[in-house]
Amino acid sequence: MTFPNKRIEKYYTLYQELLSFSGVSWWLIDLEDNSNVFYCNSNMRDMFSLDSNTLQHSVSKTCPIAGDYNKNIAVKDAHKAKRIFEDYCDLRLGRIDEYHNRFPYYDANQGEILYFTSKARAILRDDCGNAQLLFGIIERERTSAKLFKLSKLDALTGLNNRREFDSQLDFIINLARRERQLVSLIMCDIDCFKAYNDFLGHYQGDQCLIQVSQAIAEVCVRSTDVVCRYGGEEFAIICYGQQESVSQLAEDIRLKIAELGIPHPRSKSKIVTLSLGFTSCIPSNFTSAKEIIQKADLALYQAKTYGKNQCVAFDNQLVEQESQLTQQG
Ligand SMILES: Nc1nc2c(ncn2[C@@H]2O[C@H](COP(=O)(O)OP(=O)(O)OP(=O)(O)O)[C@@H](O)[C@H]2O)c(=O)[nH]1
Repeated sequence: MTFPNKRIEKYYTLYQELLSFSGVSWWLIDLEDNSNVFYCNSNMRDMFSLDSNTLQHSVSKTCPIAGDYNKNIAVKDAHKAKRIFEDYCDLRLGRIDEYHNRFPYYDANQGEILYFTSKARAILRDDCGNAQLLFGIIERERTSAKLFKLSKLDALTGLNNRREFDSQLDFIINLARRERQLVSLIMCDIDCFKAYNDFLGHYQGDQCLIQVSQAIAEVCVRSTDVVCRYGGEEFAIICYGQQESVSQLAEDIRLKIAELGIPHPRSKSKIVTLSLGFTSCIPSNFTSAKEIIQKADLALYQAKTYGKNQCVAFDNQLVEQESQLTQQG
């Protein structure tokens, strides 16, 4: 074994002796030597399929938490990734003594998402309190995988819930900004749903929501489409890098719901229909999730006022019309 300096050799050998229990995984980073290299024991190498021929691994490329999480579908969670990164920075700067995280990891060999807890401490610090040597332990969580997945889903429809929508939209906007790709948002709302509920009851209303959700999910087949229940009888679809027109996808969804032919005794068309508003952009540094939602919402509002059961694209003229109406009002 070759170590770049005596300090790493000393601590690596020490932990190798002290923590040789089966199943314990640990890592070391010497920030003064190279903050982009971590050393770990064989348990950790096996667990994350790291190169077993070397003790040195790249933080930015192969670290299961900090490594290129854009490629790791499990950590497609902008909020979580940000929190983990902030903890790491706080630890380095001496603002906290240790961190304790949970993180999901996509295991390509098993083809499933595994869950881990991660704890780390600064073993050595300089006079200003900045960490010099970091040490961490990673443990596999065995029971939380299902719970973690469930916490992202809406209980009634099984679609992604609102919290997951917020997280995915942030993540996809950031990704699209970096990759100069299109991000689109379609907002859909069931027409006259209050009348449906009032006339047929809430149980029937729930069944209708389930049917509509399934139908929307069936139309949005691309692996990058994220279908969510935005709230109540409103659904949102986030699309990344849509090549064909998003207006076609919106129209396909509208048609699919109409084709279901769910009877609606209190609507003009006598069936359940959907109104949709959508917007697309290649995000700039100033594009926010809030702005994209507002645009798609405004287009949806127009679809409602134009007579429902239709798709409307966001257009800047809608903003002008809206502000004129507000002034007149
Ligand atoms: N059954 C059921 N109803 C829900 C649920 N969430 C929201 N709703 C109902 O959805 C209805 C939405 O009504 P409104 O916001 O007035 O909209 P609308 O009647 O669809 O009118 P338009 O949007 O203009 O077509 C309300 O009656 C809510 O009670 C749910 O989980 N289950």
